[in-house]
Amino acid sequence: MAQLIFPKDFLWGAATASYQIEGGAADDGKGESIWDRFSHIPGKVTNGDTGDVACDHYHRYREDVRLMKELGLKGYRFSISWPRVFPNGRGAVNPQGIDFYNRLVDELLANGIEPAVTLYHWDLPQALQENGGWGNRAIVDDFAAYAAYLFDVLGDRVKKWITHNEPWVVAFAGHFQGRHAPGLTDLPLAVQVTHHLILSHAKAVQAYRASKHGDGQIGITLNLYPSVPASDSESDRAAATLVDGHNNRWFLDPVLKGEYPADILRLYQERLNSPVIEPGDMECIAASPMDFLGINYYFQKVVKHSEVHPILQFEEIKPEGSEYTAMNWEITPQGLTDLLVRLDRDYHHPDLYITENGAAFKDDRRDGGVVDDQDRLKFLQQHFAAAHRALEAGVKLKGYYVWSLMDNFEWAHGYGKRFGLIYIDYQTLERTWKKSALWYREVIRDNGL
Ligand SMILES: CO[C@H](O)c1c[n+]2c([nH]1)[C@H](O)[C@@H](O)[C@H](O)[C@H]2CO
Repeated sequence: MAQLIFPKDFLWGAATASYQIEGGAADDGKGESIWDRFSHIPGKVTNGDTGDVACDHYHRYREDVRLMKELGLKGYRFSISWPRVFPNGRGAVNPQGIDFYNRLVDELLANGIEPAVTLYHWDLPQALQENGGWGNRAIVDDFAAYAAYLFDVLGDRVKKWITHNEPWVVAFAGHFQGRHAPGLTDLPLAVQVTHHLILSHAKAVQAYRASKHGDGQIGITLNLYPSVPASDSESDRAAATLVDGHNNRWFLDPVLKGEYPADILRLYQERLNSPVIEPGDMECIAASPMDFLGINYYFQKVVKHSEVHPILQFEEIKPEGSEYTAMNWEITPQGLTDLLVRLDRDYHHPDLYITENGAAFKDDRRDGGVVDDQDRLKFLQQHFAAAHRALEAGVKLKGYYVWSLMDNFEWAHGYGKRFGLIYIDYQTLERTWKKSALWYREVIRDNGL
């Protein structure tokens, strides 16, 4: 019998993303994405792995929806490959591309699973990157047109939309750190990209409200972290405030309050002359309130002052004595409770969804025909309990999408990092249940743990 019972209509789900699971990278008219290009550059991805085949979900989606049904999922969060629908990013639609997503949505609904669609999860059409990609303000209208098309075609059946997945990662991992596509290392550009992403989110929200199927819910997904000072020193506390601003408030404030946080805006504009904000931009952002905030939570950050960068004067540390996942991420379930309560308090009680939470572990043990991933089961148990503590504190948490439904292409780490509830053998593409999936099925059945 479950001890921790969740609200009656709590939405238990799992999440994936197009480039990480679909494969079919050049099938049926799909255009090239920046991740197709980036993953084929030698040295960018561990083992030279690419998303050419991935989990071959493009061809095996019916089998995967069957697995979701057996799991008892209430919802499934997935992303649409922009270049599969618009091979050149704009202009002609690829009929076989949109047909795939129509079939996927219909298969989910036929199995009683609510689709939640992420419009953008990092696989930009390469053709748009040739024009400067997210660094070129023209992308804002391209994204709004792409979104409006999908609202029109899928909006009669899809009632939960996420404009962007983790704009921080798109901007800083892709345009400053260089470890993600398009592999640029230009901090002022990265900050300008954040503005174009946030502005495009607002334009997409407005397009949704104007669409004939705009009666659902739309939000954004942010990767958020509690930012904890490594010591009580003034410099470490200042570093933690900077990380909270750079990682969290820079995105939360515009999409939930309609303005950038003054401290970070001043820092960026004085030191980077970025972003350029055109007249009307902030009014557009402020006039586009969303219905929910999606949160990707994996760990909290412990931060100390550092001169390692002249502007981003912080360094994350790895506390001794903690448990870590295969990504070397500290396991901090209480950080999830703290984050949810803070968001509820500081942003006026928004509807919240955990749109990603999960962990990579080695998954190298079997128990009969099942992968024995007790470490992932424990991780999820701890984080579900942490979410329950936030619910008891009055947070309007509406659902939880575990990352991920299946093992998949973990970006620059390739296939060596496994986050799935379902194990993928990349030689045979066979799907195998893990113990965490069997356990999750009971949590969903009992609506609690
Ligand atoms: C610090 O974790 C980030 O918030 C984060 C973790 N993750 C993500 N964002 C992405 O949204 C997924 O595509 C990744 O596969 C997943 C696992 O790495």
